[in-house]
Amino acid sequence: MKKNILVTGSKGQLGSELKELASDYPDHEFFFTSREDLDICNKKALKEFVTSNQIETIVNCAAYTAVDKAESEPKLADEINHLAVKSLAEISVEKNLRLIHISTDYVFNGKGFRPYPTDHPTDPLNVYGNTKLAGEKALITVNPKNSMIIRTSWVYSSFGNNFVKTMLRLGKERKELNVICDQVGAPTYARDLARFILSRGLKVKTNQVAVYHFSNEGVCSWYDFAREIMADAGLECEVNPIQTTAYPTLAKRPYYSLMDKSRITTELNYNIPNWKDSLKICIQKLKETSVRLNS
Ligand SMILES: NC(=O)C1=CN([C@@H]2O[C@H](COP(=O)(O)OP(=O)(O)OC[C@H]3O[C@@H](n4cnc5c(N)ncnc54)[C@H](OP(=O)(O)O)[C@@H]3O)[C@@H](O)[C@H]2O)C=CC1
Ligand SMILES: Cc1cn([C@H]2C[C@H](O)[C@@H](COP(=O)(O)OP(=O)(O)O[C@H]3O[C@@H](C)C(=O)[C@@H](O)[C@H]3O)O2)c(=O)[nH]c1=O
Repeated sequence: MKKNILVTGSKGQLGSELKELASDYPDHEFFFTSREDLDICNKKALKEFVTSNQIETIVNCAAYTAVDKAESEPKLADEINHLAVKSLAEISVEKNLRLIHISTDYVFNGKGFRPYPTDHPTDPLNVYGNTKLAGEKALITVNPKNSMIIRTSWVYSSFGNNFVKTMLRLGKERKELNVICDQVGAPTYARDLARFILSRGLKVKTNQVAVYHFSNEGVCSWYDFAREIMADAGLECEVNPIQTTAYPTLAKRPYYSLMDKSRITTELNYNIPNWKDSLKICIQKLKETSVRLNS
């Protein structure tokens, strides 16, 4: 019998990638929902949905991800990133479901200097990070069996809005661009994360909520990332390295964001592609999509 999987927030980057790859996993019946048809802040609607569709696993891709805007909308960010996750966890315990929840590198304060293990102390610098951490803590307290939190970082995709698309747009409009070089981390192609969730995440068995870190392999600064994007796209825009202090933003961001992925690479023996290889694949896909749209 097929296993029924609910994917929330499926019009976002990760949700869209899961949707594109889902047909490769015919053992599962997927229910892709968006904010319009299933608001994760509506506990009653969530409960009715999982009951009537006999859901076995929830993959929560819904989130409030506007990092700067969250500074002025802390209540809304908390409702989506924390309180709704608590409800999802409570429903998961009550209905004996598995919950796969996605979190972020922004739960760390960026003062580290070697990749953060999954149990490294958290200390978010901004509202978004605080609300995501509150969501993690609620999930761990309620503790649905067999569940997981996957922290990821610097996510991009051919779907939705992200740094890669911003750089491609600005790279076409401008001759030069200033990009921060003293914040380092690792980009994540949402398609690679989606593939991990479908091929492994859905199968992992634990008695509690297990925390994993997933990003592409390698390390770079936003500046390195921007340069690689311009090079792969064949754009001649000059990228200048600048310090964080020269680029004021509403939300503080961590200087050091690299996470230790060994629970995935070693414990689960899973191979993660290097960020440069995945970036090339995504940019190629974006090129093909724009050729199709313009022809
Ligand atoms: N983007 C990134 O760089 C990173 C993301 N993450 C985490 O990864 C996960 C996936 O992120 P990503 O795909 O990039 O996020 P996106 O912002 O691309 O997608 C999130 C989706 O959630 C939807 N959503 C928001 N509120 C609700 C709600 N109340 N009910 C149902 N759906 C809702 C949004 O809809 P709408 O557009 O209508 O608001 C959007 O479609 C999130 O948990 C995020 O915190 C972690 C690290 C980095
Ligand atoms: C557009 C732009 C950004 N930057 C800097 C600002 C910032 O430090 C960095 C990235 O900017 P963004 O606003 O695109 O990224 P940001 O919203 O901070 O991305 C984060 O999103 C959330 C959801 C996460 O969970 C994180 O892992 C991370 O991906 O690049 C420049 O230096 N120059 C520029 O022209």
